[in-house]
Amino acid sequence: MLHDVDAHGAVIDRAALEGALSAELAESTTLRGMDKPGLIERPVTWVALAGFMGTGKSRIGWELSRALALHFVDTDKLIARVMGRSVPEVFASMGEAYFRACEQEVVERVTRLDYAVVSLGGGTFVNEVNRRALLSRGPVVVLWATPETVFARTRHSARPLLQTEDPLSRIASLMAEREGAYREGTIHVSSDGRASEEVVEEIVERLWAWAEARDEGERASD
Ligand SMILES: Nc1ncnc2c1ncn2[C@@H]1O[C@H](COP(=O)(O)OP(=O)(O)O)[C@@H](O)[C@H]1O
Ligand SMILES: O=C(O)C1=C[C@@H](OP(=O)(O)O)[C@@H](O)[C@H](O)C1
Ligand SMILES: [Mg+2]
Repeated sequence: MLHDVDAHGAVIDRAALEGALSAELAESTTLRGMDKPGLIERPVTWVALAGFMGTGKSRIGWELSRALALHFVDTDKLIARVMGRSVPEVFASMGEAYFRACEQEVVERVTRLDYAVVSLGGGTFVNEVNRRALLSRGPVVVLWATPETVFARTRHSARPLLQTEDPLSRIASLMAEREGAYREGTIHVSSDGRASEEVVEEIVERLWAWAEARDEGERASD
């Protein structure tokens, strides 16, 4: 069931999305007052973080954006800001299909950003349209953790898909279902049993290696 589809077939009001995005970017202040953000040496100027719930996309994405001096956008937070309600409230009032439609529109928009780290929701990269759009924009780092770690990190949260009697089994089965999609990411990093700083450090190193390999490939094909 989809609500309020506009003349362009979009579920999110375009002006509201632009407003919310500007507000999110203004709050991620690393680049404030910097007129030449391109002069900083970094491996990439755009990167997305994908992976299952509780693997650390939101937290590590934020820390990674500090490490790379890039803006930070969390697609869940952006959707919540546009809708004026939390992600669990969007699921409860509008349904999952509506949330997925919002998510796809937000992905289309954030792939047109520059100087940004984008943290996705756990289901975002499972959608093939999103996956293709994200992979053609830049590297997608997939974070991994065991079902037990995910359970420990999410047990006191309100994630709508885990509101069941046996969340650990639900995590294990949903993770198995989604694994093939996550495997299509560009770089894979485990966040299991590691401090977030260490995970960020590995991501930065792997992004440099990825960028060097890409540049070498480009030189070879010249
Ligand atoms: N490497 C880590 N070690 C310990 N706790 C972590 C780590 N990464 C994230 N967390 C914690 O786990 C919870 C879920 O992380 P979050 O970033 O929201 O994951 P996601 O966005 O992938 O669902 C948060 O409380 C977060 O602080
Ligand atoms: O895995 C999923 O389908 C979801 C993950 C959540 O994000 P996090 O992975 O950041 O928890 C959020 O987008 C929504 O609850 C659905
Ligand atoms: Mg998150």
